[in-house]
Amino acid sequence: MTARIIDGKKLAETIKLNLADRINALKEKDIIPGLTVILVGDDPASQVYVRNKANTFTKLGLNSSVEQYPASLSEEALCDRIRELNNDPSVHGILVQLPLPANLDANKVIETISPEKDVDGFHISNAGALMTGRPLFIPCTPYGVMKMLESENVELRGAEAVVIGASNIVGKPMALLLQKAGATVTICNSKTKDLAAHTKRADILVVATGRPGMVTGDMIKPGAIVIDVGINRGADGKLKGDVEFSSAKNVAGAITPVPGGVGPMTIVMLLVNTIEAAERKL
Ligand SMILES: Nc1nc2c(c(=O)[nH]1)N[C@@H](CN(C=O)c1ccc(C(=O)N[C@@H](CCC(=O)O)C(=O)O)cc1)CN2
Repeated sequence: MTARIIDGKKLAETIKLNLADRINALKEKDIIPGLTVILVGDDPASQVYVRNKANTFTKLGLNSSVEQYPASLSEEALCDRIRELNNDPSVHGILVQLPLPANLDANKVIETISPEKDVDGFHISNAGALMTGRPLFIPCTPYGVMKMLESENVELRGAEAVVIGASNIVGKPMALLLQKAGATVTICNSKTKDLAAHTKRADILVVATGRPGMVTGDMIKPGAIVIDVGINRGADGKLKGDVEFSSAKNVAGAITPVPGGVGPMTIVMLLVNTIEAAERKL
């Protein structure tokens, strides 16, 4: 069996095209959705992601600005700046790129963002709203994965879904979304015993561990849908997922590539969330 490739780049382009009417409707009312991205420190990967986000917005005629600060920025100064942005009506979305330098408390910083502008969906009240089934903003990566599953017409009701990784930004919200859609969800973590026993049961397997190639073909149920959230840069400079693509593609029914899978979907769902934030101001 050779798996179908779930092309995130192509799907992201389709979603962007479909947003044109919503963007135009806002522009007719003199509203241009605006995002401010805050980047602290000089992590090279974060710089790429932030640039890609800003370019995506600019290409569609939306406003985006990137504020870059040195790693020495104090938490107080960062939170003060976020409070200013909370009060700026031209800014619909505020995003603090993660990871933050170790001297900054990411929870405290994120909780300074107004929940109505938290287009990442990471604020504790947005996380709580998602948990109770009434989300204001869905975190972009799991939201993008749900769109990929939808595009593949994957039946989630009654399906066995296994999520490896329990982070606040991917694993936990991913599990909640799958559960809401009717799947039976297992969340595995680095301490899970006999991981393969879980993964081999999965009709839908979402891997978000940050450990390159940790899921191999022999751990996958034949025909399963495999979603690889990992983006790891190898010593050779090439990007690798958390799934060993070469063996997994011979077993899975469908699989996301890295690059060109979940990554582009994360960025387009940020666009969706920011447009929604602007529409709520109508
Ligand atoms: N505030 C946030 N921080 C982080 C998030 C997030 O959603 N909000 N997610 C990740 C990083 N991330 C977005 O910020 C992200 C990572 C990767 C991609 C992407 O398109 N990757 C490309 C490859 C890009 C490359 O060449 O390096 C791909 O997979 O095809 C988009 C967004 C952590 N931080």
